[in-house]
Amino acid sequence: MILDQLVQASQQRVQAVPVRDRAKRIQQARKMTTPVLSFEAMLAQPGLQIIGEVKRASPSKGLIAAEFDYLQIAQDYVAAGIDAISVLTEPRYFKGQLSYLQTIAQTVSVPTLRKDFIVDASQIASARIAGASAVLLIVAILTPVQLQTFITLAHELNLSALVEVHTTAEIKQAVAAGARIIGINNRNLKDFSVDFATSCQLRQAVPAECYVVAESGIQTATQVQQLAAADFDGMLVGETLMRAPDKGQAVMQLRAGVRG
Ligand SMILES: O=P(O)(O)OC[C@@H](O)[C@@H](O)c1c[nH]c2ccccc12
Repeated sequence: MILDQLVQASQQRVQAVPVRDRAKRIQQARKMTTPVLSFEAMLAQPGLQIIGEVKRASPSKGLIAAEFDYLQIAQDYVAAGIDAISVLTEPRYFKGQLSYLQTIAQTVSVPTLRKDFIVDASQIASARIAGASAVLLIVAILTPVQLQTFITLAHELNLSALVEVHTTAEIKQAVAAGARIIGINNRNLKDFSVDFATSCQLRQAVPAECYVVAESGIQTATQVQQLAAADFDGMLVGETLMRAPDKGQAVMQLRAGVRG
């Protein structure tokens, strides 16, 4: 199963770094005083915020962008008025790099999200050191103790945690672990099938005190309208924007849905 492979690859990368060095990285991140652009404050703005994703490839689609000038893409997103940027940092299946996030975070003035398969606290520390505002934590790949520990660490480091769920049961687990931002993924990570209806179906199971983001498979202004009507705070859009030759126009088309 592919999700297991992704998790295993992530664990191997983590374990390649000696425990002592990982612990030092966490200490280094704890001492950081550089300000963080708040991902949560971005979601607190009125309306539906757009999080654009910088993604070169994916396990289900293979290479998405033949030409991949990640910084240019990020700058085009920002010029188009995007509210935040998600950067895939998983190297093997998504052809990402943490350095992409670092360069983007140093250059743009919107919050950035580290999109990876986080299985160790040191990856959260690395995100903070690279200048990210938030990390993705996937409920399906973590134990309850890990989830709670990672959410707490993210908050201690002044990072937001976007806690990804795919079922009502996972929403309950996320909230119990202290999640403040829930990401409902329309993509089933077990078989990679996408069903846009998932986000709207699960929306009502998210408690009112949490922010909520719809993820994956968002393509049309009509879908955006549905998300806005269902009172989502944000939406995460990857492929639709990555494949668009004109990012400005693509973002405008999505926003047309927000305005109705
Ligand atoms: O390209 P899409 O269908 O717009 O999806 C973006 C984002 O939701 C997707 O990349 C994603 C959601 N959860 C993830 C977890 C890991 C890697 C990637 C993802």
